Amino acid sequence: MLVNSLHWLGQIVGDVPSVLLNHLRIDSRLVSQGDVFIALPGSKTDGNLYIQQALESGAALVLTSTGTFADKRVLVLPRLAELLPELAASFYGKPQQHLLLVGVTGTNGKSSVTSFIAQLAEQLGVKSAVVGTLGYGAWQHLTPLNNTTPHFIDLQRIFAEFVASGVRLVAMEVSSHALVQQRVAGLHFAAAVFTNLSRDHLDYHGSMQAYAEAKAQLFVPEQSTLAVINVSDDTGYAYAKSCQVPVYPYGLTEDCAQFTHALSYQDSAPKQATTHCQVSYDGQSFALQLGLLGEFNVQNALAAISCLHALGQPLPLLIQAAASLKPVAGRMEQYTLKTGVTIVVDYAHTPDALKQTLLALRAHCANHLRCVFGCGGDRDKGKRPLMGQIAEQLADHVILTSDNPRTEDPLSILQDIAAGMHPQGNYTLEPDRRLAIKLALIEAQSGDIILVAGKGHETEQIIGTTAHVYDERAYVQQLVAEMES
Ligand SMILES: CC(=O)N[C@H]1[C@@H](OP(=O)(O)OP(=O)(O)OC[C@H]2O[C@@H](n3ccc(=O)[nH]c3=O)[C@H](O)[C@@H]2O)O[C@H](CO)[C@@H](O)[C@@H]1O[C@H](C)C(=O)N[C@@H](C)C(=O)N[C@H](CCC(=O)O)C(=O)O
Ligand SMILES: Nc1ncnc2c1ncn2[C@@H]1O[C@H](COP(=O)(O)OP(=O)(O)OP(=O)(O)O)[C@@H](O)[C@H]1O
Ligand SMILES: N[C@H](CCC[C@H](N)C(=O)O)C(=O)O
Ligand SMILES: [Mg+2]
Repeated sequence: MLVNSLHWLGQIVGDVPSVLLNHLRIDSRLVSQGDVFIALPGSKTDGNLYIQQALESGAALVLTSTGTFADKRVLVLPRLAELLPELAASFYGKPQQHLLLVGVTGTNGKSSVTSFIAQLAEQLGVKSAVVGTLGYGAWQHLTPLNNTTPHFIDLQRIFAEFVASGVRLVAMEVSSHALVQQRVAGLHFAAAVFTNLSRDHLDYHGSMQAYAEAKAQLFVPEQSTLAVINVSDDTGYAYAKSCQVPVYPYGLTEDCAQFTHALSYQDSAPKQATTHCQVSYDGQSFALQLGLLGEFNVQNALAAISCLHALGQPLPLLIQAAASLKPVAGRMEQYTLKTGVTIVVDYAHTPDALKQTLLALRAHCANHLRCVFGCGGDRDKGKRPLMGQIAEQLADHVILTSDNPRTEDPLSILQDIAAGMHPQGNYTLEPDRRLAIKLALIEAQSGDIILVAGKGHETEQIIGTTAHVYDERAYVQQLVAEMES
């Protein structure tokens, strides 16, 4: 555990009490003895309402930007928001100075690309860690997080832990929410990666333009040194054309034609549980073989390869190492039964992700392609009918079921999805997710593939405000074992 004196604060605000401090916390519920509680205003409530609670939990110091307090442990810094990024970095000993930081943004593929970067870097002898949806730490041993991109106060603590354990490279997901909320303020990325932009989170951003502008904030000189951009994506192409930092483009050969030093691919082809393609860079050609399903994973692998190449690693070694890449937990994970039926657990929860996964699986499917999915409650409602339409077009049979309904009526979410499908279409509504998967399995025949989409690695299902234990990967394995016994 880190122990810090107050000298960093003294340099900024003058005399401060001489005590040893433990951690910086922005959530009073996480404060323990010797921590510093930083009271911040928010969208739902205000940290200032919890100052007393933080003190009672043992906070040695409270920082706020407003109010008057008799308690000497509460310091009012009117410029707190402005000072905070530097304060947090100093408190934890400026860990970023010892790390190569890579930020990955985009609607889909962030967790995959960050994991691939860490996996490739490890193979090349660079100790690496990730921060994102599945947690933080070594890519195969992650500690869970509340947010895909934590606040910089928490990130600085995590980075200090990484430095202490000898990590040199950190690949982190940077969500659009985090960019808008300045959760990465004060961080500088040696490389920033853009995967793609498609519909999601319009409940938060309001429009695709605002969503694109949020992501673009990562690709400016104050935030990143260089940009690795998917130019086969329309938004990526536009970013690459106007970017103020050096661009390392990747994508399909035809889309890369007008860019120099692009890492391009063509002839992506599925072969059993692998995907092969030809990759070119500056007149050199390589055969890329991946033990991963889907053309989108070729793009994810190229993003990771291009990023590490831009940071100085040799291309032939990276291409070779890519053959050993492992998928992220809950992404295109296959379970094949003796009956010849395959179930694939995937985290597709956007229209484009659902489309890409169904297209990828169709190429491997000898018989019927079945799809079991739902949409999260209290989130972007506009994507529901779009996902219904895509599933109906690309799968042979669909079972609509609950994802995380949260505080919405589960059945009405399914009806919103069905609104994008033909009323007499080949689909069934079954809100109970366990039952829906079982139904799909009972109906399936040899050569069928069942895509179970949306929950991937998650280990809970949120119904109302209660998180019920539900691990889809474990459930599918259990079902498979039962069917085989
Ligand atoms: C809508 C939203 O994004 N909210 C984020 C935001 O919360 P906020 O500023 O509104 O906080 P608030 O709840 O009003 O509370 C204000 C302050 O009081 C503090 N507080 C609150 C209650 C209490 O008892 N004690 C206390 O100290 C809070 O810690 C906070 O500092 O800032 C918090 C700290 O950074 C985030 O944890 C929180 O994420 C919430 C949990 C969330 O669900 N966010 C989602 C939408 C999100 O950010 N998702 C993206 C991934 C999207 C993707 O996959 O593409 C992510 O990066 O996770
Ligand atoms: N490059 C891609 N293009 C389109 N879809 C993708 C791509 N990569 C992954 N997917 C799909 O998106 C799902 C989520 O992938 P991943 O977890 O890597 O993305 P993410 O951006 O981290 O998602 P989140 O926003 O939830 O953190 C996968 O399960 C797959 O269905
Ligand atoms: N990072 C995604 C997770 C969604 C996963 C899905 N299971 C859901 O609950 O909608 C989001 O914040 O939208
Ligand atoms: Mg993610």
